[in-house]
Amino acid sequence: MKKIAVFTSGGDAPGMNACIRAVVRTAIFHNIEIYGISYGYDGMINGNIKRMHSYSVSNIIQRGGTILKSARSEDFRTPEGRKKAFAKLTEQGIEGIVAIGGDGTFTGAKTFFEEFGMPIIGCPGTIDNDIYGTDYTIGFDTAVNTALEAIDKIRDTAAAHDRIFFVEVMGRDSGYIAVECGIGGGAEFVMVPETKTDLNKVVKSLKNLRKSKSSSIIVVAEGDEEGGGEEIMHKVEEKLKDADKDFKVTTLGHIQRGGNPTARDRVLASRCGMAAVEGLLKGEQNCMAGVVNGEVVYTPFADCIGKSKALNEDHLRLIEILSI
Ligand SMILES: Nc1ncnc2c1ncn2[C@@H]1O[C@H](COP(=O)(O)OP(=O)(O)OP(=O)(O)O)[C@@H](O)[C@H]1O
Ligand SMILES: O=P(O)(O)OC[C@H]1O[C@](O)(CO)[C@@H](O)[C@@H]1O
Ligand SMILES: [Mg+2]
Repeated sequence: MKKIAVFTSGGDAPGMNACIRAVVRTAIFHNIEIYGISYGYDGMINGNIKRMHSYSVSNIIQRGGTILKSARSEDFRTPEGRKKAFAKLTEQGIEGIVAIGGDGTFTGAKTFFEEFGMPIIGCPGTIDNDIYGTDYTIGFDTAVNTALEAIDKIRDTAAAHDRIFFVEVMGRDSGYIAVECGIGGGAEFVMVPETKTDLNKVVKSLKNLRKSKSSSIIVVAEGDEEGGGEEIMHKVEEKLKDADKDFKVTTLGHIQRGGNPTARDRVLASRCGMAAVEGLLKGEQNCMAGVVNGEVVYTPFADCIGKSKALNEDHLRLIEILSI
């Protein structure tokens, strides 16, 4: 293998740049020509592919976002789009690919590998932490710390006004950010898509809690089946309308996707990036390089997207017990 390419895809995640840097520098270390594809799968289809050098990734380890840009590509979901992408890659003589992204990116990568046999390895780049085959995904730790900082600030004003605050965090299908912030932020409740939310139980507990606490923080993952923060707040408000309580909602939104990556994300990104390139050189393909129990492991894309990484039940119990 003499020429490989790297791209970022799906929602950007802090640490993607550190991962690009690791891929580029590891490839150069092994005398491999490295190319950057801009705008994810769209860039592949449009031939937006450029040679990278060691200096191309100078001074980016600390930066959020992705210097290669990211995109959600509708065209790549079609066989015609993927055919075009393969043609553009072969035109440039690309023999292997590192895909930095989430479950959707790996679903596309798996199909691409099956259709064209192009060796491809993934690095888990998503704030959602919803990928099997790695304990944490690149960007998750930073997103959680960003949300936590906001929750700490909300707590000050919630306490000052005796209010019940609903804080909506990201996670369309995943409650990892919500649970981690719930524990770290001392939330009274956490509502996540993975478990059924019983609003009557929440209302009952809120009534009891109010005897010992004057304010409450409730963390809601945006994809909870009862709705986002706003909708859930209105539902709870309706059920507690005689109780003379003051409700507020804060949606943290895309603030969680930006900012300088934490040390933990930079280290994870660097390890996965290096492992992806060295994996390709050793013949690994159609899989993701992740870190499980401190060790680099390669997990087939089929498992990364097919097996679910269940939330830790103990974490949910922890929130319930510590909120009394
Ligand atoms: N079934 C599929 N077939 C082909 N390509 C796909 C498929 N699913 C996803 N993709 C491609 O992967 C891209 C990224 O997927 P998606 O938007 O789900 O983000 P992701 O990689 O899961 O990251 P995140 O969840 O962090 O945003 C899609 O825009 C699409 O181009
Ligand atoms: O930025 P977009 O395309 O609106 O996507 C938002 C989604 O992306 C993520 O940030 C990452 O998958 C989700 O948590 C969120 O639901
Ligand atoms: Mg995803």
